[in-house]
Amino acid sequence: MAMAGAVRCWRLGAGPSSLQIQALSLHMSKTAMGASQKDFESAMNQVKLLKKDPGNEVKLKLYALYKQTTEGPCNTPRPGVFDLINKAKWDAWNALGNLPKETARQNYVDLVSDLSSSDSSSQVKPEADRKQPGYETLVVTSEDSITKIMMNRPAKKNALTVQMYREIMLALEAASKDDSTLIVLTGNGDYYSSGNDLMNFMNIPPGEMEKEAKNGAILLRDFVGCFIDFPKPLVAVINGPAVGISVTILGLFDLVYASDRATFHTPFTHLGQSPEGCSSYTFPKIMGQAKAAEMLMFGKKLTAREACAQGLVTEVFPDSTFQKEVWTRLKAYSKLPRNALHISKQSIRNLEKEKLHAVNAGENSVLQERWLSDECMNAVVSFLSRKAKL
Ligand SMILES: CCCCC/C=C/C(=O)SCCNC(=O)CCNC(=O)[C@H](O)C(C)(C)COP(=O)(O)OP(=O)(O)OC[C@H]1O[C@@H](n2cnc3c(N)ncnc32)[C@H](O)[C@@H]1OP(=O)(O)O
Repeated sequence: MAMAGAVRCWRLGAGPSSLQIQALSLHMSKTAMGASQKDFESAMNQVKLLKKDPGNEVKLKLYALYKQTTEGPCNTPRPGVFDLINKAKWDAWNALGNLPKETARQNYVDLVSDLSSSDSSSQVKPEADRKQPGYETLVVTSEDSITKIMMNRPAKKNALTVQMYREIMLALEAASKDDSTLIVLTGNGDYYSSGNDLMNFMNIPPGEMEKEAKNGAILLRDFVGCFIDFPKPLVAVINGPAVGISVTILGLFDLVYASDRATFHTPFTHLGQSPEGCSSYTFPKIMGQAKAAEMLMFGKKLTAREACAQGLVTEVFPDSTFQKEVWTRLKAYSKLPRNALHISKQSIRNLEKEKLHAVNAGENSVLQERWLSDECMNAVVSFLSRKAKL
């Protein structure tokens, strides 16, 4: 809602200390003989420096007091019934009746002073302060109503260890309950993620293979289950190549933004494995049977633009401007009405939830067998002995 003169430019920068000093001086000025024209002008400038949007109700109040101070009681005709914004502004001004200009000026100055005080106590904290503690393989931050979960093993291309699967589940669980509107999953470094850490298959004593395969299937069921059940919009910010499970679960996200440097690779057959992340169901639905088969069975690696053309990716951005463009977009989306967004997400997902859980269970029991196969073991040994890479 734009209100000329009274409320503009909430995001113009000002150091917290100058805000505090000005708020304090405004508070002091209101005590003695009433607000002067100078106080009023200073308050108008102060409004432009507020970092936090005070909301439409307060903006209307400010607008009304501003008009009353500068023009006196409202004496213009009421805007038409469909001119909603101007009607709301007119109503707010008209509600002040015959309030004297001096009182309106004082009230305006007082209101801005209160807003400035609460604004300066909610200044943006530095990145280090926003980082949520307790994660070793992730960096989790919350800002602008967005919780960002960043996989943080760049030297290993963000390969997913058992600890990382568990931490992602914990971070999702926490994010489902925090006050964020959107949740983002992304990767640190040049890769989004190289998929399952193949070291997860190592150091298993000979007699423990079946038990470990079963544990792996339970972990995978729970991990994918978190994405199926997640109640808020999930956004994947694909900063680089993505492999294996980091690709398959994309079918469970609501938005997938990719750098043009990203690739999408699901080499399950080469690894003696089979699809997971509900991709055996979501991929044919998203891209059609033939394209899904080429990816999931024959391991065709897609470029970001190909993945976008096939509907797996929402939009591709040039790598040089990727972060800036994506985060600008997400910050705008995060201001949408939160409850409406969450209810829409849940309505869409609820239609499929039961089916997705059944697919997840089916895929995992097939994989549990696959992990015990010679084909799978040979592929892992080849990679770890550096005979094979994707
Ligand atoms: C329990 C749940 C199971 C869920 C089922 C999931 C299935 C999948 O996700 S299948 C996909 C598995 N992933 C792979 O097969 C990828 C294997 N990695 C590679 O082929 C390559 O590393 C690469 C193409 C991803 C990158 O190649 P390059 O740019 O040449 O970089 P490096 O190979 O030198 O990698 C640097 C460093 O990172 C280690 N690493 C990378 N990916 C993995 C991985 N997935 N698992 C284990 N380690 C990985 C790599 O070994 C290097 O380590 P150092 O040699 O110690 O530097």
